[in-house]
Amino acid sequence: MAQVRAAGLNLAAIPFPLVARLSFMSIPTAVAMFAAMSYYGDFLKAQSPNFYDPSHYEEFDFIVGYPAIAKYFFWRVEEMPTPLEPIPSMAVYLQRLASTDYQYRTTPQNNSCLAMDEQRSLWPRGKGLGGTSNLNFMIYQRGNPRDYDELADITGDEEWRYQNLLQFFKKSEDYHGNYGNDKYHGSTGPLYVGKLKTTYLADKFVEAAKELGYPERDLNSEQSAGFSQLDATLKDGRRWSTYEAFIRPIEPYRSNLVIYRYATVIKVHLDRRKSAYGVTYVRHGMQKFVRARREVIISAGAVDSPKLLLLSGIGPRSQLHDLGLPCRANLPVGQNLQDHVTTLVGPFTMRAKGLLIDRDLNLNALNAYMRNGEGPMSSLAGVSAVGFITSALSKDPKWPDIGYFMSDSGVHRSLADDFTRILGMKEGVLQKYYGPHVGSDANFVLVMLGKPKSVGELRLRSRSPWDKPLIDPKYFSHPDDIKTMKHAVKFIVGLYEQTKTYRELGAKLASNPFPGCEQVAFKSDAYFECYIRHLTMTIYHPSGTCAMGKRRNDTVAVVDSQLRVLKTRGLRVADTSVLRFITNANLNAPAILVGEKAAFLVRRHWALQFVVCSKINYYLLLNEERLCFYTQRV
Ligand SMILES: Cc1cc2nc3c(=O)[nH]c(=O)nc-3n(C[C@H](O)[C@H](O)[C@H](O)COP(=O)(O)OP(=O)(O)OC[C@H]3O[C@@H](n4cnc5c(N)ncnc54)[C@H](O)[C@@H]3O)c2cc1C
Repeated sequence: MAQVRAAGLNLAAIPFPLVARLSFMSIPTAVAMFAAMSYYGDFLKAQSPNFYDPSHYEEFDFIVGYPAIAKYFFWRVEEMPTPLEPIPSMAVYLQRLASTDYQYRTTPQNNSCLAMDEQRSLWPRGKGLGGTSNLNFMIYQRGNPRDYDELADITGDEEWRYQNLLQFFKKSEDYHGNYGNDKYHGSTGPLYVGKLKTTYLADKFVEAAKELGYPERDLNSEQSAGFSQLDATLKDGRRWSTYEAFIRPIEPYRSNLVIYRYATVIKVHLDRRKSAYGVTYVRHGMQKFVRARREVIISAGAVDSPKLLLLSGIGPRSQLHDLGLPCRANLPVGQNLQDHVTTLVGPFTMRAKGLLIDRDLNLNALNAYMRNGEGPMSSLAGVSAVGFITSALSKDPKWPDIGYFMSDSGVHRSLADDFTRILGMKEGVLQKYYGPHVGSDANFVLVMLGKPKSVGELRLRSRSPWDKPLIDPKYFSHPDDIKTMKHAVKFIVGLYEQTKTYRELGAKLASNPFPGCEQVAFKSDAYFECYIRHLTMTIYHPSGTCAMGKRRNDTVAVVDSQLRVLKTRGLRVADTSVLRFITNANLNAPAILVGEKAAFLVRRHWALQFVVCSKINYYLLLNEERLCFYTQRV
């Protein structure tokens, strides 16, 4: 680069369309190429006579669906991360690609998602080791302490109280974020949490909120109403996925860890005592069985974990019978689906330089990223600040129920097309709405309903493991949700149009009405409701589909507080599906917390068993270790 500059070339003048745009066009091709290489590499590795012998099976102590629980494991997952995934600005381009995204869609929504194609919401879920952390936006938020205290209250298990979980948040963390405080943050864990190296207008957002009485604070300590700059799972401008943090460093050295890539589990097997003894999976076209000596731990996420339980005969009896599946355990699997419904408010145009891709993504940007992991390419789609406020409908004034994520990425030329693609919108809607503002510096704010009261459901579409499930989040089915969202949207418009900080920058919400809401008085209550019901989005946080609860007399519970699937043995679930109440924030940190907690529970259980068993074995059973393991299931 230095030579290029010396040769008199102005890198900043070489514009986006010429360099980055070309490569963006070919992102799907590049991703598909990496995916194919990785697939065939793994296919060749799998070749052995045993692989083609249907009667051959392997045996492991634990069969696990996903990371964090790093001990003796067999594994699944589809693809290897591609080299593009670590680059933050690539995040939006990883959705809707067959090799990185499961590409789920909800059923058509009632009176919401009106601007979306068929009134459906797209639900991307990440493939590959690292799962959805391979394509998420890397925002690190733990949620509110009361989100976890609720779990302790409902299960009667004090271990789920935030104060007792804090050690697990800290254990996973290597914190280098905006607000160091040893009481809340760890520095020796594998998960790097850092701050953004390049921000544009994040400080203005925090400053304006202060004018309205909202302090700047570390929202990852004792979350209460306030605003802050972003902490992110990002190291030197590189995505720090759960694979990067928890698996990659140990994979080559753990002789007791076996990872099978490209293996899709299609059934968990229960014996006559309803004890899980293995799984069937499909890998490179071969259907194989693998036996678990101790436990099967499912960690396929809030969509696929319930799907797998249902396919295995664990779920609502009538639903399973309708599909001709025998019911082995009648449990409300898939019934407590919760998601953070969201809308995107903006553009708030202003006279302040934010990130404008057409202008700022040039060879200089590439240079800055390659050298120091900074600049526009390290940006999380411009998201750089976050805030939480409490509405009048919240259970507790110290328990915010609305979240904001501010992006200072302005209206670039392809914005409407990009959003139309990743959100699955009707063609022309965003083109019409954003069209007059193309080329403007602006902010957008994702407004999130942090504690939604609407509850949806997930069901099997058919008995085939290859069919996508029916997902119905039932957005705004509870009347409080739309009221809270309207309040949330009006607050943020006020923040931009009434605070001194933003008035000085001439900030103003786009003055053309959202297509479909032209008939309603602009900025009236009815207008904002219309806006929200049209631009209804997910912020991609499905949860609660295998809800945690009491072992008895609990009509919502699927797992207990030890994450054990009720009415079965030797089977746990460990992912966001166990969160009975959605946490008031993004779900990556809570997912990792569940993983850490599950690892602790598994270790504690088997350490105790091991001591007791080894004594019994030694003195009574002539060292028949297996007998002991088989009889001591969780
Ligand atoms: C576009 C997007 C942006 C997001 N942004 C953020 C953000 O900025 N911050 C944040 O905190 N959260 C964010 N999230 C949410 C967050 O990343 C997820 O909630 C979290 O990663 C979920 O973790 P999980 O372990 O529950 O599931 P997943 O990460 O989805 O893991 C499930 C794993 O199981 C595998 N699997 C599925 N089915 C099977 C099967 N049958 N057999 C074997 N394996 C299977 C999958 O391949 C995957 O590897 C975002 C999500 C999306 C989609």
